Amino acid sequence: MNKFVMTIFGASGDLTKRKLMPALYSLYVAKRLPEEFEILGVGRTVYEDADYRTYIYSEMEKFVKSEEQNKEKMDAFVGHLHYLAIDPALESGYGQLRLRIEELSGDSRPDDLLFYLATPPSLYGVIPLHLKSVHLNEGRARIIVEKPFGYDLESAEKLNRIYASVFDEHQIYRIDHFLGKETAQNLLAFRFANGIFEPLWNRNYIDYVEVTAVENLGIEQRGGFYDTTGALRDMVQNHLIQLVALTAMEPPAVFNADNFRNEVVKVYESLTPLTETDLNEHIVRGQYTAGGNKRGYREEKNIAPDSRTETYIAMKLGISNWRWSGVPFYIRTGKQMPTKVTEIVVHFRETPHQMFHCAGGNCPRANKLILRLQPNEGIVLKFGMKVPGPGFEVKQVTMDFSYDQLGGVPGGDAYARLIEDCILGDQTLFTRSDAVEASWHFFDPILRYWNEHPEAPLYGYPAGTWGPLESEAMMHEHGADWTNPCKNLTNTDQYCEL
Ligand SMILES: NC(=O)C1=CN([C@@H]2O[C@H](COP(=O)(O)OP(=O)(O)OC[C@H]3O[C@@H](n4cnc5c(N)ncnc54)[C@H](OP(=O)(O)O)[C@@H]3O)[C@@H](O)[C@H]2O)C=CC1
Ligand SMILES: O=C1O[C@H](COP(=O)(O)O)[C@@H](O)[C@H](O)[C@H]1O
Repeated sequence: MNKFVMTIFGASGDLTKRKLMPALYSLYVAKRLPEEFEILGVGRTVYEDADYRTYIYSEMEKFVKSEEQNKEKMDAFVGHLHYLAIDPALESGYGQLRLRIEELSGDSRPDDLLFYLATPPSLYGVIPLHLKSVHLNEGRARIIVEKPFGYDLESAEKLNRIYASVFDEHQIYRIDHFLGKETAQNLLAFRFANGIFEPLWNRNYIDYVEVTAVENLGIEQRGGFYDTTGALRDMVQNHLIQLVALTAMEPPAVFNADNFRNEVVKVYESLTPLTETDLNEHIVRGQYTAGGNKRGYREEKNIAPDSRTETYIAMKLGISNWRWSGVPFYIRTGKQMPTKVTEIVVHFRETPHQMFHCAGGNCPRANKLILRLQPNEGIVLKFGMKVPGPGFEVKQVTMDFSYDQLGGVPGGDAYARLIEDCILGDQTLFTRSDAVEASWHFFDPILRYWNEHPEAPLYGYPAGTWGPLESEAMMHEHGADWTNPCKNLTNTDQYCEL
């Protein structure tokens, strides 16, 4: 028989209930899972199969979009769920795991297997070794491993060595769910399927680039994880730098997994190494304090009362290559900001000479292109136009494409896209081992610097604000300000809580 069996480690956790199960359900409804499949949850929490199904069903009622909920289909979907209570850190349970997988696959040599590691990162190294000990790494087995992949450069290299000793690279899927977002992929189409922007996409026409991924939530129930992780490892080393790569990469001659990932690695390898001045002046870290009715980070559950973990980071980085030399990329991420938004803003150079009057004294000398990944996914171009009437007064206007015009973001959730790609064996949107290491190579000095300089500033910012003022000062050096995402699109009041 040899059915497809997907095993989720960390099946009682936050990611599983909020993202993985809704994604798998949507694939199931769309008939995009293999015809014969079973899903096995693994964790230390004790559930009988029936209890686990009831638990996941009730979580799906919260996390599956209401218009996609269908009792009959949800019942049928949870009927494919099973659960095995073992501690995934201990090899002793893996004999049992193998037997359970054999039973679910209907074959004593199960072969069509997918393992998803949705556990704390401390388990990413041991689980593959234990899988190998019971030969579950063989045949068509694939493994998806969550981020952060490694805690620093050394641990990422070590993890890569472990994975290489258990799996071939084509079996390893290091997931970064930002790459599964429709609008992140659309950035590639926008750049490389259109002739008009690419000739301008370089240091001759672009002044600077901003990448913002901020959230209006705190750390919720993830204190234990977050306090040992922080924003640099949680968001910057993976998600933000991927967005930089999509913005900065060269077009591959042929679009396939290896060519695309080669270009990503080239961007990482071109990141200008950080100097002492950069570490001191071009990186701003912050931690949210109480603000509005929100508690401060140090008051959150499972957070050390004297924690110095950053919940905000802004930094300036450069790319030393022919296309980008001298163009600063400003990136920032933070928890408990005024809104949740992910966007890339490309600032073109100013016109060399201003000859018109400006409406309201505000001269729109430079064009801006805003690529909004979420929410209100879309693309906005800002440019100057003459105000109707006498004289020549110019005002900045927007040309606006929103996915709403197409009935919403097509293709559904990022996790669904990526899980399906993995099932189909397409690694394009997954991070390759060399990319992980190249990225860590760039960011590792920051971690070392913070470690060696405990006195390095960590600025407080009240929850619900845009982060430390020092990050504004960093932009002022370039004569710029951070773009306020709440003012970028026309229908802003839908999501900005200012
Ligand atoms: N949550 C999210 O939104 C996102 C999470 N991720 C990544 O996914 C991974 C999982 O995240 P999340 O679900 O939030 O994590 P959780 O903290 O919810 O942990 C998942 C499960 O792992 C098990 N676990 C926890 N500690 C241990 C331990 N010491 N030994 C063995 N098992 C343990 C627990 O299950 P049990 O006690 O039953 O064994 C827990 O339910 C993380 O690496 C995170 O970076 C990535 C993107 C988003
Ligand atoms: O990976 C993570 O991403 C989420 C933000 O993802 P989004 O798709 O909701 O924008 C972040 O909240 C979390 O801390 C981090 O682990």
